[in-house]
This record gives sequence, C-alpha cells and structure tokens, in this order.
Amino acid sequence: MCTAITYYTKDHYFGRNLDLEFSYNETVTVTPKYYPFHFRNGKVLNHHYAMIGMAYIVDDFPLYYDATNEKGLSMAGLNFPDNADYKEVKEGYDNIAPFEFIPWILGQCASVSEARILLEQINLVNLNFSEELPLSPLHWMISDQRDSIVVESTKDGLKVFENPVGVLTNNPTFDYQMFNLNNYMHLSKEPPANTFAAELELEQYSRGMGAIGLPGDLSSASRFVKAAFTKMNSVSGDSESESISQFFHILGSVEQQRGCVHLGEDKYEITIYSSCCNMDKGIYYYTTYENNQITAVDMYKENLDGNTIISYPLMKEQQINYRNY
Ligand SMILES: C[C@H](CCC(=O)NCCS(=O)(=O)O)[C@H]1CC[C@H]2[C@@H]3CC[C@@H]4C[C@H](O)CC[C@]4(C)[C@H]3C[C@H](O)[C@]12C
Repeated sequence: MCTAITYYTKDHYFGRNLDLEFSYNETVTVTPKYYPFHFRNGKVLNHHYAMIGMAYIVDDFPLYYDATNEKGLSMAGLNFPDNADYKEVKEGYDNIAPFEFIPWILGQCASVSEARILLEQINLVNLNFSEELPLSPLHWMISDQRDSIVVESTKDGLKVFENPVGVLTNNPTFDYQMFNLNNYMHLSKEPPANTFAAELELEQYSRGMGAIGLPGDLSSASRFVKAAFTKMNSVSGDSESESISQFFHILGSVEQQRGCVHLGEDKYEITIYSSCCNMDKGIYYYTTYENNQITAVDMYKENLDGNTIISYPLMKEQQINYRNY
C-alpha cells in the first residue's frame, strides 16, 4: 500500500510513501527533453517536458512510480488491486499501457486541466511491459500547483475524480474514500467540549482529545482518513526546510513499521521510501526505511536538453552524524 499527498506553502510539494515487502532496483531518475519515448501504440515523443521521479529502468525505459515535470505537473501510481481493470485496444483512442501513463501525461501536459483533455482520449490497455513485469493494478493521483485529480480505470470505465483533499491511498475506489470522511467530521484539532451528557462531569485530561477516533491502523481506508486529517490541519513555516520537514511528518503519520502488517511467511510491509518533490524547483527529496537523512536530486543541475536517462541509485544506509568520535 502507499500514500500520496500534495502540500502547498510558498512553493508546492508532491510526494508519496511506497509501501511494499520488496523493492525493484528503483532510482531517482531524470528524463531529459530529447529522450525519445516510444509508446507501444507506435507514437513517439521525441521532444517533451523533462521529468524527475522514482523509476525502475528496464531496457532503457524509465518505469516511473511517481514523477514531476518541468511545469510542476506531478503524478503517482498507487496499488489498486482487484479494482483496476485495463481494456482491450480501442480504435480512435490513445491506447496507453499503464506503465506508459506517467510519461504520456507528464511528457505533454503543463497542468491538470491540460491532463484532463488528454484523459478524454485515453484508453488504458491491458498490456504488460514484459513477461517478467506483469500488469500492476494501479490508480493515479495527478496534481499541479492548484488542483488534484484521481484517475481510476475500473469495470465501469475510466473515471476522473476531483481530489480536493490532495491525498490518495489504495482500495477501495476514490468516491468511497471521500464519502468516508463524513464519518469523521466531528474530529478536531481543538480540545473537545462535553456534548456527551450535560449531567456528567467529563474532563479533558490530555491534549489531543479532539481527534480521538481518528484511525491509527494501517489499512488503506484508515490511512486515507489519517493522512487527510494530518494534512488538512497542517501548520508550518513556508521556507524550504520547514515545508519539506512538515511534508515528511505528514507522510510519517501513515508510514509502515516492519512487523505491523504480516504478508505471510517472514514477509512484512514496510515504507520502502518516502518522497517529496518541490514542484516549482524540480528538486526530488527522499528518505528510505533505513536512511532517515533526506537525500535530494535537483533536476535543473542536469542537462535537460540531453537525450539519455540520468539515474541516481538510492542512498539506503543511515547517515549518522556522530558528534564525539
Ligand atoms: C507495488 C507498487 C505499489 C505499492 C503498493 O501499493 N504496494 C502494496 C501492495 S497491496 O496493495 O498491499 O497489495 C507499485 C507502484 C508503481 C508500480 C510500478 C509502476 C511501473 C511498472 C509497471 C509494470 O506494469 C510493472 C512493474 C512496475 C515497475 C510497477 C511495479 C509495482 O507495481 C509498483 C512499484
């Protein structure tokens, strides 16, 4: 499972937790403007927006999990098991495989409203990358500096939801996640008043009691509520340091600690990495399960007029700042 969020201060930020029990060899990947994207439907994008994000590179193709382009448009794929339904190739549509979806949108669109136009033409097809990399059931959050939408291809067809919360987790479908927030409208960052029974002398014995009932488990429906509450009530300064610190704390509220979600045998879900991309500056920050220090890659330090993919392996070991050695 995963959680993606946006967060806006002076600048705009987009990122996610990637939760899983294993990892491919994903790297922070910059695709410059002249890298030719060959799509399975025969189209080629020889010139497109550059992008930075987390990708697993196979046969010189960047399989992006999440990315941000030069305009700040950002997109992340999150697991959507049993609900995702990809279609047969359809005449008259842009037939795009799920693994091509991020390059297709981020390569060509500068904003969510431009993405909406391409989405009207899109048919997500059931085409895998290779025998070894089968189709993954995904849904996507697409965000810019103002808006967020969620795209889900299910048995009912392709749906695009407005996402006023700027949060996405996994199952069930997005309309449920939004409706479910109604159940929590009584939660508050303020101390509670006694509305339980006037004759009882109930007491506020601790800070934080206004949000008693906020889910704390790691299911996707619960993470959606927890992340939404944390993000919507978030307060931080607007400097780069304050903004990204706050961002990682919001993601931290729904991170997976090894041991709490058992997947059989000796397998456990963990938050493999957490990312935070400054959409305006093209800087991709991340931490990993065993490296709490933030590492960053700045897209604009690369030659974006090039045609070959640039890839930075993840720093996965703790960088401890020993003070008396
Ligand atoms: C597994 C991840 C979602 C995390 C998650 O939610 N895990 C909980 C599982 S559960 O919900 O608890 O069951 C997703 C998110 C993005 C995905 C890649 C997208 C590109 C590419 C697409 C190809 O088709 C297959 C290989 C490919 C590299 C994909 C592998 C994998 O699928 C990735 C990493």
